Amino acid sequence: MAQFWKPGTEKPDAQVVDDEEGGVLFLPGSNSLSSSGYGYASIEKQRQRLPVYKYRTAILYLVETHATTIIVGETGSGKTTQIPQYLIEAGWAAGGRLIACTQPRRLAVQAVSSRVAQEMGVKLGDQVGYTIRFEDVTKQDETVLKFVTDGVLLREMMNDPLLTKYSVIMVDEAHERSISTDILLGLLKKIQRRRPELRLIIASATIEAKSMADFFRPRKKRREPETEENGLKVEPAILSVEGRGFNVQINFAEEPFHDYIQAAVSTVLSIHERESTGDVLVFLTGQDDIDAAAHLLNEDIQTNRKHSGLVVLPLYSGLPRADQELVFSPAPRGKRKVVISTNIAETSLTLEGIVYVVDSGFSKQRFYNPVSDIENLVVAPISRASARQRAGRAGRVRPGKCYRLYTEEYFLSHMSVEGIPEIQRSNLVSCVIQLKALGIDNILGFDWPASPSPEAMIRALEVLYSLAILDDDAKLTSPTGFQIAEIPLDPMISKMIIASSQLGCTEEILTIAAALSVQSIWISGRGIQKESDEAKLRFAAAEGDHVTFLNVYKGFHLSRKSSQWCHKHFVNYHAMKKVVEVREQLKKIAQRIGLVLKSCDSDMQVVKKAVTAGFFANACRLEPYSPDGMYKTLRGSEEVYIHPSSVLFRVNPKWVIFNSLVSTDRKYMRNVMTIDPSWLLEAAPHFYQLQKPNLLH
Ligand SMILES: Nc1ncnc2c1ncn2[C@@H]1O[C@H](COP(=O)(O)OP(=O)(O)OP(=O)(O)O)[C@@H](O)[C@H]1O
Repeated sequence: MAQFWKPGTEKPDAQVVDDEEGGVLFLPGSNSLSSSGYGYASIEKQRQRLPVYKYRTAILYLVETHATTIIVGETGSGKTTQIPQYLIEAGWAAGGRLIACTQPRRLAVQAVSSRVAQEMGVKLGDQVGYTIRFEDVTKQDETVLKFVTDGVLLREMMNDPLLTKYSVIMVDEAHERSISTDILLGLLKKIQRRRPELRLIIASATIEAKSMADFFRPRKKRREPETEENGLKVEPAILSVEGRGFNVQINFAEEPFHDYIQAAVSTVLSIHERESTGDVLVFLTGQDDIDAAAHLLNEDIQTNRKHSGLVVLPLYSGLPRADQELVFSPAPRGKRKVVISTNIAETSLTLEGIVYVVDSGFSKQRFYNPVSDIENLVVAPISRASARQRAGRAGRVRPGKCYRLYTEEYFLSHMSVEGIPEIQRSNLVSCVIQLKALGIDNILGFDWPASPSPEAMIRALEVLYSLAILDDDAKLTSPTGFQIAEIPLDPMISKMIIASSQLGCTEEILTIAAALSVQSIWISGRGIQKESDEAKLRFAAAEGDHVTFLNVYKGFHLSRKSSQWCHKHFVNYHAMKKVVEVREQLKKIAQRIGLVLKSCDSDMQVVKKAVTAGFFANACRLEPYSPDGMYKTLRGSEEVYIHPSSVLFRVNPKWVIFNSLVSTDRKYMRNVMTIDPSWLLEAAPHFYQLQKPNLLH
């Protein structure tokens, strides 16, 4: 491996510590973990060895005296698992109050809450619990510490706008700057003005602490006191936790790799041949990459005896829960586990056996163009902050190594320090509906940590009017707007579900909505394209991918959810199990908000009308005489093509709608369905007839 890799020269990034106005604390660095080796210390001893332990008193002092405390500390220093416990020990959960700790991702919420419950010696769901979308593992009068996704806390605000139950809210991994984190930060700042007793902790390993402090600093007039009457400082405090867990040796590629999937596979095999024991965590971009890499590795394992000790496990959000949880179990005796993951494993997670991290340097990111109103999921370089987080998944319980599949020069000169906040590169439809549901009417005047573009806001409002979610006064409509705000999905999917209740095809549309929640129900990959295309033809419906999903779902049920059936038909078994899981959850929500659950049997026209009711804005027309099947979107006249994975690829019907776009050499529509253009006028007369009267001719 030596000829391909060279150790990084980068010094560990300096911690942000200086702030002229805030309460800044420097304490001596702690490297106790590195020196102490790793054995079977009791949990209490392990807790005391973490770098954050030396700061326990300082943290509690700052939280006591400051409305907002910003804590920056290396990955693995103990922020997530320890600080909430210190707060409980100091009495912040006494008298029926609650402490919340938010995470951007569901998997992290489950993993850290179960670790903290274990450390506290309590049953998960009793004193320590978690709530994620579709799942609440807490007890009303018993839980004092709740791990939640940012989105769940926003939903709680619909019933309790001031979050009165909580004494302290810790927003963890704040550097990720998901849309939900940004909305949450803006709302928490608002809540602080009404509830000065609420304490906020903003934590991350890679956050720009100064700009976060600027955001939370109240705008004050000259000479106004910094301390309120009750002695609480409104000026945010910044604390830098010095010290790291175990050392992680960073290695960069000597030369750039052209195929990062192949490079990742070769690196894993070299690690297996040359390095001592320890599991490997590989970061790729999405399900297709992961499946391709897993396929290549498994092929090699079957043919090469030297590699038979490898066990490959994929990890992405579209996997069913039980399969995701496999990554937390130890590798079978004498085997080396290789987890191949999206950035779902990038923050907060501790996978105990991981010693080696392989970082492709890429992730799938949303990019939204408000002019064409098109959102693309694009494979793009990650930021340096992300690269540090990825490396930080090693070195948590013993020293580790990170192999970056890019050069150091590229890292230093081409990768941005931090990513662009999601709010500045996304379609804002879901975000606006959430704010409206929380009673925030002046969305353009909202205090954002990073402002979204006014064009994107206006576009979102336009779509929400056309979906009949907002009325002429820009308020949520009743009942549609309020029902949609209750469904924790993209409003276009929610609208499709609500329309299906009126059209009598809820059973079918719930299946389609669930299938749209996974990246792909098909197995694809290098070398099996022909067979998988042929298998797809057995289910292909002339109406397009949505009706094809229904055919596959029916077949899966008739086979009694058999993995052999999936294997035979090139259907992704994991994805189908996930579809069944999500469908169950959606059914419960549909019942809760009073939708009529009905099947339309074989009347596919109503199914297509329901899909159109949600996705009319993504309508396209085939360009006349286009030899390569070019379509133009009705809204932005954007050039798009049917994705090769669609059953309508090369069929090229005149009118179609799609669910999403992916950009590679061209913009491709994924999940495509034929439509009758007159349905567009039925579904959204304002949108198509009044604004653009000649559009449909
Ligand atoms: N499930 C677990 N099993 C074993 N050790 C764990 C587990 N979870 C956490 N730890 C130990 O606790 C340490 C601190 O973890 P914690 O998640 O609190 O750190 P953090 O500072 O929040 O890191 P990050 O910024 O990466 O989220 C880990 O480095 C590891 O040593």
